[in-house]
Amino acid sequence: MQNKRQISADRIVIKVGTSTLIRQNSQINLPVIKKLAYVLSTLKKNGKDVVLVSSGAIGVGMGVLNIDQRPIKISKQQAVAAVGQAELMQIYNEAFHEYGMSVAQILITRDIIDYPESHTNVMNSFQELLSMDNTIPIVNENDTVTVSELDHHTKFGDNDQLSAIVTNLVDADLLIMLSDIDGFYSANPLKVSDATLIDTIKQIDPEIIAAAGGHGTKYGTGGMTTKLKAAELILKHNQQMILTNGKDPEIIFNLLAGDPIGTLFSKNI
Ligand SMILES: Nc1ncnc2c1ncn2[C@@H]1O[C@H](COP(=O)(O)OP(=O)(O)O)[C@@H](O)[C@H]1O
Ligand SMILES: N[C@@H](CCC(=O)OP(=O)(O)O)C(=O)O
Repeated sequence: MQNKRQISADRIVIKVGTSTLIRQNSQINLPVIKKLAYVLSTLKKNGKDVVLVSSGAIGVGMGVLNIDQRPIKISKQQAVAAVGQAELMQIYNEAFHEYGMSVAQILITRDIIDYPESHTNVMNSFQELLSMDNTIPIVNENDTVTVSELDHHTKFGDNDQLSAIVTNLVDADLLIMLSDIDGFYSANPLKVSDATLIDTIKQIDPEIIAAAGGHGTKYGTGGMTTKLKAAELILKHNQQMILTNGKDPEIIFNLLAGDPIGTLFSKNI
């Protein structure tokens, strides 16, 4: 049995990817969402500050509109995301209400860090929301305005880096990234059968970058490349990130208790 990790986190950002929220048959994974609501509500009631960064707008929108393949055209993706986001928040709203929590929708773009006024406004909103007892902020990228062709030099659809930006912004201690895989492996396990799980990563060096392959399901977008970019941001700010499987969100309790699950990205190991 491996040693326990030293995890001390009062303010936590949890990022959940589309591949965790949507099943392969395009159905929303309601049990996961309900469990997520239970776990995050419990943490909040126990005095933790909690922010959820949730993908899934496009995935949920595809289900609502009965579309089987993610559209190629950006404007179509934006339209699907706009439909899905409303549905997704309704589902979260119901799930969190079961535990006496309200949800707050925050739609932002990654370039808020480049615009001091936007940066301050977003930070102020977060501080107010985090000071409320029964409210969980749920963040997604503002898919309607985030297009690379626009003046904003961002690329459409990457909540991995967005979640790291949010973690920096609210000065959280820990980012928990929930995906469809147990952690970061020596190679993409979908392609390399004997790939091994890496327990801890102190820095994102070329060897680690070379181990990152593409995305897993038809719903996932960034794969490990964007998760490593997120980890780089986290390490730069001396914060910690754990990448793990989101199929049972109760794993978050174990992570916070220091159980060596998934991959921990931290300078101080
Ligand atoms: N080195 C690696 N370790 C683990 N997973 C990897 C690696 N390289 C590529 N992957 C792929 O990344 C996928 C997760 O990313 P993605 O599909 O974007 O999910 P999410 O929706 O959670 O963001 C995994 O299913 C896996 O196939
Ligand atoms: N903002 C978009 C995309 C997001 C995205 O980064 O997806 P994922 O790789 O599943 O975390 C959505 O909600 O569908």
